[in-house]
Amino acid sequence: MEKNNKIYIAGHRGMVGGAILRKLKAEGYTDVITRSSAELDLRDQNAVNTFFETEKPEYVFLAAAKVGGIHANNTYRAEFLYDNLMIEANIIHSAYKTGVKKLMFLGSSCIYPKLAPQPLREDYLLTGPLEQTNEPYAIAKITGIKLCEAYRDQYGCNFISVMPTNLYGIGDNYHPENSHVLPALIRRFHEAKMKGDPSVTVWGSGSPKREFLYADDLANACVYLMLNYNEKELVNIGTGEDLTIKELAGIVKEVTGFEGELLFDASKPDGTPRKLMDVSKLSGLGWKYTTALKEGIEKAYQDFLSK
Ligand SMILES: NC(=O)C1=CN([C@@H]2O[C@H](COP(=O)(O)OP(=O)(O)OC[C@H]3O[C@@H](n4cnc5c(N)ncnc54)[C@H](OP(=O)(O)O)[C@@H]3O)[C@@H](O)[C@H]2O)C=CC1
Ligand SMILES: C[C@H]1O[C@H](OP(=O)(O)OP(=O)(O)OC[C@H]2O[C@@H](n3cnc4c(=O)[nH]c(N)nc43)[C@H](O)[C@@H]2O)[C@@H](O)[C@@H](O)C1=O
Repeated sequence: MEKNNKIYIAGHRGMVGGAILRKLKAEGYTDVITRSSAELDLRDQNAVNTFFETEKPEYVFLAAAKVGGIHANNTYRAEFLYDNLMIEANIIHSAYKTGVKKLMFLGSSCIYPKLAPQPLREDYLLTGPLEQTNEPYAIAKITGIKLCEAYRDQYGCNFISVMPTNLYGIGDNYHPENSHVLPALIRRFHEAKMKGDPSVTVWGSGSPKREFLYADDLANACVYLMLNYNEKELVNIGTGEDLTIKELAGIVKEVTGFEGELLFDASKPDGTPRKLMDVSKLSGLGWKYTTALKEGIEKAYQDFLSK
């Protein structure tokens, strides 16, 4: 990928696509093209075909998707399956047809079996049943991986798949119900502090463990792998370190300055008990994250306050 190549970021208005755009601009890439969903609905096969035939991007970051936390995944099951299947099938097929030199597909750590051994190695894919709350999303993401593999096997396309762990950062979705845990807690603790509430309620038991990566670090990894990785096998992107949701809530409490009590709502789902990424492949390729969790949460809180 040269500085003057034509690069398409699908999903540039999102947290991840936005971070990839910042990284490419900072690195001096001069021909990055983008479309909002209002300009180009990636579920529309004809529109996607026409876009690729007209623009002929040489490199593609596929960071557009229907995304959300445990509640959104579990509630909007049809959209999480349909939208994600359509988006990735349309882009990957058009990329093949128009001779894209390289494409990166972004999956998610939820593609691994719910009770897979920890840490999650790339070869645990399709070795057991999925977590029920996000099965539709996971099935769509697994299909994206298989599309990349199949177009590589049959047509020699250099399409690679990366599996990010749970992400957070600038431009996150702070919706009270549909967001992921970190932006949800930032909002809830902040609002409780402002209102002087005596307590904040965290969903589930607090015992599930999660790993969190700052979105700008993920973007650095994506650009690094776009430049340095050309194999069929997927690559995990994470920190290799996790903590309980209760511990996470303690950090958010400290960063936001909320001084009340923590309560847990056991009627809300816990989801997968643990999903810690095995990042040895990524480390072997020469990449490591830089933003410590507390530092990243401080930056994310400033982002939330700036809205
Ligand atoms: N956030 C996380 O914790 C994780 C995210 N990922 C993956 O990273 C990628 C990006 O996620 P993230 O940035 O958090 O998500 P966001 O929700 O922040 O952004 C998603 C983007 O996708 C675009 N999009 C959605 N539907 C369509 C559509 N029908 N047509 C065109 N564009 C569409 C949206 O465009 P617009 O704004 O123009 O509507 C939006 O900018 C996804 O593939 C996700 O699965 C993986 C692991 C964890
Ligand atoms: C990235 C990933 O994101 C989702 O999976 P998830 O890891 O379960 O993500 P989550 O961030 O929503 O929850 C993590 C944990 O945190 C607990 N939790 C506490 N309080 C809140 C809360 O207020 N909101 C949310 N959302 N969760 C909360 C919650 O009960 C759970 O135990 C899938 O979309 C999946 O498809 C996917 O890819």
